[in-house]
Amino acid sequence: MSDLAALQESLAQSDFDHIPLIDLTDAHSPEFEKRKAVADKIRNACLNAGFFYVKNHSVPLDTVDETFRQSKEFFKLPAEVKKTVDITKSGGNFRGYMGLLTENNDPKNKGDMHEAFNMGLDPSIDPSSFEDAGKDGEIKHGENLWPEKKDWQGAEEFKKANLDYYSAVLGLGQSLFPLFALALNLPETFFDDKIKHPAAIMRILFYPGLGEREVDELTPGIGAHTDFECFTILRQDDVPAALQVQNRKGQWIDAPYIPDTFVINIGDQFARWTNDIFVSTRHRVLPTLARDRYSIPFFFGCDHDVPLIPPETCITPDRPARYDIMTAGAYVHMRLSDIYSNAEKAV
Ligand SMILES: O=C(O)CCC(=O)C(=O)O
Ligand SMILES: [Fe+2]
Repeated sequence: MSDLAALQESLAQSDFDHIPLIDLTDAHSPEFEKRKAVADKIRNACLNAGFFYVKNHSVPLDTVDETFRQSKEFFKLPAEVKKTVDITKSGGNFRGYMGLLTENNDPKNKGDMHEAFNMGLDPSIDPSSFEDAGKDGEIKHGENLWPEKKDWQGAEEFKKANLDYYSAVLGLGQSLFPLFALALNLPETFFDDKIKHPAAIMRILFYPGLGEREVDELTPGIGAHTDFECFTILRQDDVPAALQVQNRKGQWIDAPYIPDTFVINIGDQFARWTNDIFVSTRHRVLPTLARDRYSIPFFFGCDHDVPLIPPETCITPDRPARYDIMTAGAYVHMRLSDIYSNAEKAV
């Protein structure tokens, strides 16, 4: 058995009952031992809960606050303005607005009680990425759908806030890969050539507060699911009793708001790539009762043309490769096409 598989097995003996908080202060220390100490904590989190919080990250609080402010303005707009950027206008590239119940993360439910606006890497952030935009059947780089000033006075501020947030969190995501590499007993540079033009999707989400309305169990905030990309960098607001994570015993563990932190969770792409050494854990958002909730998940996949071949540290004779090799872009496209079929039906 590999070292990593053995460690995973021993960690699994005591199932997780909380989500660890990891301080990133030393993540880029000039001293290797300090970087490695952070990576060791990340390894334990990725092999067990699949979830961790980070504090002392690089993303300015002002950038986050401004995106939440703009998100509130956007979702307040009349439906006809939001429909000008409806996802059905994005040519199958998963960008734009999705109304209540158009997405359904758990097939046994009716739909998810949130609205969303999706965006990907914008040409203005990294023009060179668009030289190799990706193939049909892969998640592709392409134009975002932005509201226009003629429809909404605040359109430009909205775009600017989101792009600033996207750039800052893209940087945070890229800076985590050397730590993930160390966590997998690989050289720190292992992922460098695989995350040059990531087709990351950022979403702003709005969960309307239900107040006195009766809760329908079949329309949760977001149904139980795993994420698709390598990992998700999630910013929550302070609405209580929302995000929960399921441990192996099937218990739902709260992932409460912690000021100025991000929740990072491993997604299916990383689980597949690491031959299930990293675990992708189910989570859900309960219906929000007291008041409206806003959150910002950022789904960080690697470059679309990278084949998901497990590194040698994740394979042993008694744990051979479990999955067929697919490119990262084809894998995410396949998963997104499934989940967004509700939105397509709503055309
Ligand atoms: O809104 C949240 O807290 C979680 C969102 C989520 O799990 C997702 O968008 O995949
Ligand atoms: Fe999720």
